Amino acid sequence: CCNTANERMRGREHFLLSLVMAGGVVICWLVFSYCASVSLNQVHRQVVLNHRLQSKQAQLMEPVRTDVLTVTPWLAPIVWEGTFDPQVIDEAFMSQNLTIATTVFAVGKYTRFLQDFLESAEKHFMVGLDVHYYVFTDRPGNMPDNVTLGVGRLLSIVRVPKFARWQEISLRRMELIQTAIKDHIHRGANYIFCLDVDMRFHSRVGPEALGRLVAAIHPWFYTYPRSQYPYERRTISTAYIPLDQGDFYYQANIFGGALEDVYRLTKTCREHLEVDKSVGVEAVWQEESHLNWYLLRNKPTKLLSPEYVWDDAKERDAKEIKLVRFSSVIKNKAEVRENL
Ligand SMILES: CC(=O)N[C@H]1[C@@H](OP(=O)(O)OP(=O)(O)OC[C@H]2O[C@@H](n3ccc(=O)[nH]c3=O)[C@H](O)[C@@H]2O)O[C@H](CO)[C@H](O)[C@@H]1O
Ligand SMILES: [Mn+2]
Repeated sequence: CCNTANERMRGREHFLLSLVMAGGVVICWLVFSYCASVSLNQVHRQVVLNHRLQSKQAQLMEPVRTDVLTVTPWLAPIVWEGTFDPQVIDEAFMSQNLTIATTVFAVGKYTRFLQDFLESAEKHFMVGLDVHYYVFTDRPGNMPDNVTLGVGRLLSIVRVPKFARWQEISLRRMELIQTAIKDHIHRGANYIFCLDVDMRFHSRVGPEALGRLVAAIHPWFYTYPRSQYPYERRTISTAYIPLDQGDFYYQANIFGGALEDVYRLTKTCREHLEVDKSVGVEAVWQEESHLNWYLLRNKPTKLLSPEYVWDDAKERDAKEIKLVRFSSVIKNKAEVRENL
């Protein structure tokens, strides 16, 4: 009698256990698919307009810019003045509740650039969207205290060590950004932009600049043949690019995109910088050389024209530049850098 009763009991236990396990699997699957759909929906949505918007009709036979390339051979748009309607772009992005993480390093004497950088960013950078600045610095006491941030805009300080050489301060950014994305930024942002601090905004840099992987074309080399781009040409470096390869020369002063894509970029560049270091090589333009290597293999999904990385040391008389949005300020390198 007891045997069969025992067996029945064990059978019921097995049944209950299987039920619990099956339930667990179903719950896990539901949670996973919910999270996956959320993370996919968070960014890269199609353009959806909620209101009737009076915008100019696009004319297929009347290209808006005939003087410059507005799309790459891999069909990524190149953003120039005239190629987008700011109202349509704003309308499409404002309702999505996006947060743009923005990293900027101000190490050593470079804290002096923060005031103008932040003040001009408040006027022109992603206005109307939530922006979370992450200021990486070794001198939190030197932060400007009179910059007023707009509604929805936050600033956090990330303490970093000061490396002895300016080259290292610059190139270590890849590692520090990668770590920061993993440790905290990924929780509170949809997109990230990584910017130099010795820069000033002059005009709109808005959601037209958002994309999965975004890079800007350097203002000094865009008329050059690729064999003359200042890529790393020594085969011993992981940033090596042969003379017959290359799309554009990108400037490292601004790059960005979705968190996942920028995480992968910074991780690869960091690893390559470490490999180079282990064999005693430093690429000709440090992390910029590695960025260019990465973007040759992993094509950006959106390119920013040199309007988005001008240089104050360069004349503004080029007729293709209808306006300068963001530019490097002229600095006394001997004075601000630790070594030269
Ligand atoms: C024209 C030119 O020379 N361009 C190169 C130079 O750009 P840049 O002259 O723009 O380099 P930079 O001196 O602005 O350094 C890059 C960024 O690193 C941070 N920083 C740097 C030094 C420092 O002491 N404290 C500090 O905070 C800061 O955010 C700065 O904006 O160097 C870069 C980084 O290697 C790239 O190779 C550029 O191609
Ligand atoms: Mn700079």
